Amino acid sequence: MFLDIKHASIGYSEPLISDINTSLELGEVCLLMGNNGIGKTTLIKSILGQNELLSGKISINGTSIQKLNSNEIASQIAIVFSKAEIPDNYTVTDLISLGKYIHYPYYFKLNEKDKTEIDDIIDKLNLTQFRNKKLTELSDGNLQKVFIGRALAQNSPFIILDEPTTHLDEENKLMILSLIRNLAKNENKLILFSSHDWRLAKEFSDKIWWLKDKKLIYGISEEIILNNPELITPKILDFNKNFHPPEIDAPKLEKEMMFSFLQKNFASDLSKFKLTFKNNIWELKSDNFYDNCHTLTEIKQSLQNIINTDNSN
Ligand SMILES: Nc1ncnc2c1ncn2[C@@H]1O[C@H](COP(=O)(O)OP(=O)(O)OP(=O)(O)O)[C@@H](O)[C@H]1O
Repeated sequence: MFLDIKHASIGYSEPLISDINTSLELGEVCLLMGNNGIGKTTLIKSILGQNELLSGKISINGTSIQKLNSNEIASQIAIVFSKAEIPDNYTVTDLISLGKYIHYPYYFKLNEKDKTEIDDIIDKLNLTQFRNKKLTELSDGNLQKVFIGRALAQNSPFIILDEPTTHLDEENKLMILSLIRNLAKNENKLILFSSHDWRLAKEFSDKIWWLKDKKLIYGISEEIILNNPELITPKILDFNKNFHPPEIDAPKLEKEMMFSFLQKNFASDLSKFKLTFKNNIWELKSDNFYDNCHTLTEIKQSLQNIINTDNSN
């Protein structure tokens, strides 16, 4: 196993996540997910050897990270932080070239082989037309690609990306997620990336690491989803304290949408009503009332009428 974690506890004075036992292989994509503040960044820093483990062991390619110096770690792991600062006046080529300097002192001049490699990375990322552009002039999607390019120039087999799709629109999210997957599959990289867009990201990930209740739950993405139905069952959000829902008899999606619509439009007790969805028509019923409606506007009107009538009696 390329990355092997045994009985590791991570955190600061108190453990955030305890007894992590998992591993990942080259060529795999793993999505790291979990609520804000649960410990994703701390776990990433622990893998990078920047945070001391509270207990246990993390090994990269058979060697404990505690035994590797920072250069040795950098030759194994490249990191892409989404909140990275953009250096003033740097061009696309300048930033990607920085990836090479983990192997050299800062005053070193890149050789022809390095330069060709950087050109190849720029082409592979479809950044050729932007190669001499300043970073400040790039779109967020292309800027993210440049940071990935720097990680590629480092030539390490393992790439960690901290929230690479944050701030991107849907199209750019898909572009970055496809790129990540292609790097794993075509270049045999191990990719670990954190994301709050996990519904989309899971489509591109072989494995999931899910931080929850101080534990790391891990497995094949689809198995994690199947074994934890709460992940895909839409939550019925209950935020209107004066709203008491009617009984709603309908398929799941229609039921959820009806609950959502009524909650926004009625600060009242509808519990005596029953709404049934049949043949694309909503049947509205209570002890002294019956109506059929085709649209949400009709339903709102009909319920308002009967509530007003009841109140005036
Ligand atoms: N150097 C530190 N010393 C002590 N506690 C810290 C330190 N850095 C982070 N924490 C705390 O550890 C917890 C986990 O933080 P972490 O940044 O790992 O969470 P996260 O899952 O990455 O969150 P987010 O999704 O918001 O980025 C938080 O409560 C944070 O305040």
